[in-house]
Amino acid sequence: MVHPENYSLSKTRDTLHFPPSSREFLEHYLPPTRNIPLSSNPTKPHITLTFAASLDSQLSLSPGLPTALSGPASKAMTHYLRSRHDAILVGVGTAIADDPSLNCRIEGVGGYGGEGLEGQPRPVILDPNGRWAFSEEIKVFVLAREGRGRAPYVVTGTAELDEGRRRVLEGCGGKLITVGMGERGLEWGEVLRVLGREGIRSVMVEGGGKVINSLLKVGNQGLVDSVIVTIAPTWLGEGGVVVSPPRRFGEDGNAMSAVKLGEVKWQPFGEDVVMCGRIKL
Ligand SMILES: NC(=O)C1=CN([C@@H]2O[C@H](COP(=O)(O)OP(=O)(O)OC[C@H]3O[C@@H](n4cnc5c(N)ncnc54)[C@H](O)[C@@H]3O)[C@@H](O)[C@H]2O)C=CC1
Ligand SMILES: Nc1nc(O)c(N)c(N[C@@H]2O[C@H](COP(=O)(O)O)[C@@H](O)[C@H]2O)n1
Repeated sequence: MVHPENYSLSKTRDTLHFPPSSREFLEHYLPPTRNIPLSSNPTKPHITLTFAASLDSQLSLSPGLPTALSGPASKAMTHYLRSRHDAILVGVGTAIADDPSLNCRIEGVGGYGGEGLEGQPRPVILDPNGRWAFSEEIKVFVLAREGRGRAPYVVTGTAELDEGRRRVLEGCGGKLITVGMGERGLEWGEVLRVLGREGIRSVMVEGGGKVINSLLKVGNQGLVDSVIVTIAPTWLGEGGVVVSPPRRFGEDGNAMSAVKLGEVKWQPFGEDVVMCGRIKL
């Protein structure tokens, strides 16, 4: 186990440190390093599904209540994962609830000691119906203007932006991307195709509950290349946002596991444990 003190650090701008000795454990589950040429890219971006959960498989105490689960070591790991993906994706529920930064604060990436925006992922917010009422004070926009994160892409189905939101989004280099909606909202295949067309080769999906449960459904599971879950030593108790995909039934009508993982590795990080795996299809 690696001691949590090796992860904390620098007083300037909350910069995080993730020691090289801890990185090896994750490598098998990560996309190739980011500087591969676009021409060698497969048809779909690499998808890493990653989040922090309590012992009762919950992401937060309630949909509108940001809940810290990761300790310093696994938080630093999450930021290292952010540095290894072209994009970081959340649902609009998370954007509204958390006002997240969605940038990478590992020392040495762009805006935190590094050049330009090198190592910063592109925030992507799935907002099928234009619920996100953002303004220039929202963190992702502040960070983009300060050169400490990339401007977000908002993926929508039907929504059009009013003039105020368009100015905020496009003023810092972000954009609205419209995709065709299926009967049940945005379809993952279509979302990933448009992101691929934008030059995005890897996406770290962070949440929240609805987004994760939808990706873990039969039919979408095959899109997920790897799963990296931080498990914190706490029970949040009934009523929170739960990761629990729809139950599956076999041909005999009996219930069976919804999703099983293979190639599994576990690693303690401080008081948390991190589990990596790949979905068995
Ligand atoms: N512990 C952790 O690692 C994380 C915790 N969270 C927590 O999760 C909570 C938010 O989760 P939710 O309320 O479930 O919202 P969510 O973030 O999953 O957003 C759900 C919304 O995304 C949109 N959406 C677009 N495409 C979708 C698709 N294919 N499938 C499902 N939804 C789609 C829909 O409008 C839907 O209502 C917050 O409390 C946040 O703090 C969020 C991310 C990570
Ligand atoms: N890895 C992890 N651990 C937790 O305890 C969390 N609550 C989350 N939440 C996710 O991270 C977002 C906040 O990111 P910033 O620090 O603001 O960049 C939050 O919106 C969730 O997606 N993750």
